[in-house]
Amino acid sequence: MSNWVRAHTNIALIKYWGKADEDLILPMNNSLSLTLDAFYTETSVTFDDALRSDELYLDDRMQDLAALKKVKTVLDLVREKAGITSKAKVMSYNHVPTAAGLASSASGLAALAGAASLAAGLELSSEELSKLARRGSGSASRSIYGGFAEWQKGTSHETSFAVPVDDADWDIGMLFIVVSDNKKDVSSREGMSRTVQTSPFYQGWLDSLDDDLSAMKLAIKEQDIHEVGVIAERNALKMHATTLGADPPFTYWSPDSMKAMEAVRALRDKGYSVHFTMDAGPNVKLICRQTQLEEIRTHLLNDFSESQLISARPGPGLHVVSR
Ligand SMILES: O=C(O)C[C@@](O)(CF)CCOP(=O)(O)OP(=O)(O)O
Repeated sequence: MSNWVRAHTNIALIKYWGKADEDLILPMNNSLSLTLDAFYTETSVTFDDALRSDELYLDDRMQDLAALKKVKTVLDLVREKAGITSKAKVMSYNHVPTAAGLASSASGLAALAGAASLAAGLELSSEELSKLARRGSGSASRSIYGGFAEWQKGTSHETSFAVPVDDADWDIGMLFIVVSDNKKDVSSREGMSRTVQTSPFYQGWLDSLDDDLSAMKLAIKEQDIHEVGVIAERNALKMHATTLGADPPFTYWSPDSMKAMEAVRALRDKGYSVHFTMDAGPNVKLICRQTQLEEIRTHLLNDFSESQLISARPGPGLHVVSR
């Protein structure tokens, strides 16, 4: 009977975009996210001396070495901590609506951190799990917690981890407009690296983050959905502006991304408190009142299909499940 660990994906409202240290995955700035219920990964790990190499099965399909890179980083750290050398078999299932194409590395690497440490007999604190997940993928550090979490950038492996900010047990929800599920050509890792190295707008982005973060934490404390949305939308637009100045320039926006942004503005003209954020892909994520999710969804059906619209509510932190 192996242990299965579930971790949910999170969407940043104040973005992580750029590393101070690429090997340790230390970010340039603090970021803040909301963990969601709709998308999660379940993972189980078995260390087995009979295995000649680590194996990763994602939705029952064996993955190649490239996909294994981030996984191996986490497994090696766990082996080092536990004083073991055996290889591991990793079974992972991504629970994302099929149309979504939103399989997020955040939930995957967070679930791996939990499952691998459990399988190795380690009893890690949430802080330790956050650091371990971070080494797999930066945003995974935040999925250890439910609700709102802040990844404190720190200055070393030991000081860079997420902390819980608020349980999000109030009237906030998200609605995903899935405009495309094909693989993006610039990964978040490549995108942020190129931007940090070459974009003249990058410093301006960094300079604005402390104010965004403190304003966001105040808006969350006051449960002010409008302010949360305004700050998040502006933060996302600033982040995406940096990519246009990179060399070579790039953008994650597609024509349908712009259509989705226009639809959000039209909803605001109708009086809804709704704003959007975007990450390293063309999909658009709306921030709105949970109690207005269905009304907003109905309006959006004029421009998008049922399967493109996915409602999400605040979700829980990392936890063991029985399968
Ligand atoms: O989530 C956010 O704060 C914003 C982003 O999603 C992009 F918009 C960045 C996610 O970066 P991630 O995939 O974690 O990169 P890694 O550390 O290179 O694996």
